[in-house]
Amino acid sequence: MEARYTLVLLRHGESHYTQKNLFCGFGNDADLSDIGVREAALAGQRILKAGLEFDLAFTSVLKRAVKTLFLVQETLDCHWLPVVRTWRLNERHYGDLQGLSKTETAKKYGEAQVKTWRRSYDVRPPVLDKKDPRFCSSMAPYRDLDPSIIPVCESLKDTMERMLPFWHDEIAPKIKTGKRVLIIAHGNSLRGLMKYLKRLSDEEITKLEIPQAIPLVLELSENLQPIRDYYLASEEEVKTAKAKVGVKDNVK
Ligand SMILES: O=C(O)[C@@H](CO)OP(=O)(O)O
Repeated sequence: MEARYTLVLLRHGESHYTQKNLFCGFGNDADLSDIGVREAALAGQRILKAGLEFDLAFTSVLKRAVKTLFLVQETLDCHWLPVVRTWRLNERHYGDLQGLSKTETAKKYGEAQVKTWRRSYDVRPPVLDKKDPRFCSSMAPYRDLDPSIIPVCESLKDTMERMLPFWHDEIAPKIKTGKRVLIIAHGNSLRGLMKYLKRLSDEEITKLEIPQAIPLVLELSENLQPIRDYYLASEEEVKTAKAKVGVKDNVK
């Protein structure tokens, strides 16, 4: 099958939360760490070296993704690039786990339970109480939304259900008109998109890790089916980057 379109996906660079191995998720507007800033600029260099150009970018409303995009634009010298930010591309909502240490949570509940929360398709983490100060309905990006649609915890399946309408209504039509699209988002919102595009099974998706700040190129058919996908980095670099943030068993 012949590739018709090219789509580039990028997970943001390291944030202060990932640096400390804390559950971050939808409701934490963590900033990039100094390493994350450098990773984002390097992601831009990788795109530049590959000779890829864009007409349109999509990102979440979270600082770590927005800043990663800005740093990529800086490297590509394309500050003019139209950008659409949407909460629908935010990280999945980690419920009551948000802000907790992944290591301490594994000690308390066991590695297997934490792996299920982190990588299963349809198991939800514990719910966040709407009275909890971490519930984000009053935070600026969500103030105008109906509070009933703001998540209090999400499985990957839930994340896909709020993200895919945006893909179908806004992103896919733009790709089909020939716009070269860059999407900068999060580990799990991108895992959800990959599950949908590559038709991965509920079991296969538990093993998919997306490394931070390494551009993932998808060559798509006329119907937006991936024909080839590859990272703009060596196998070794991808493995090291996955090991840094992935679930241990997945990156052996
Ligand atoms: O904490 C989170 O929000 C995500 C990474 O952004 O972590 P995990 O790898 O556990 O899904």
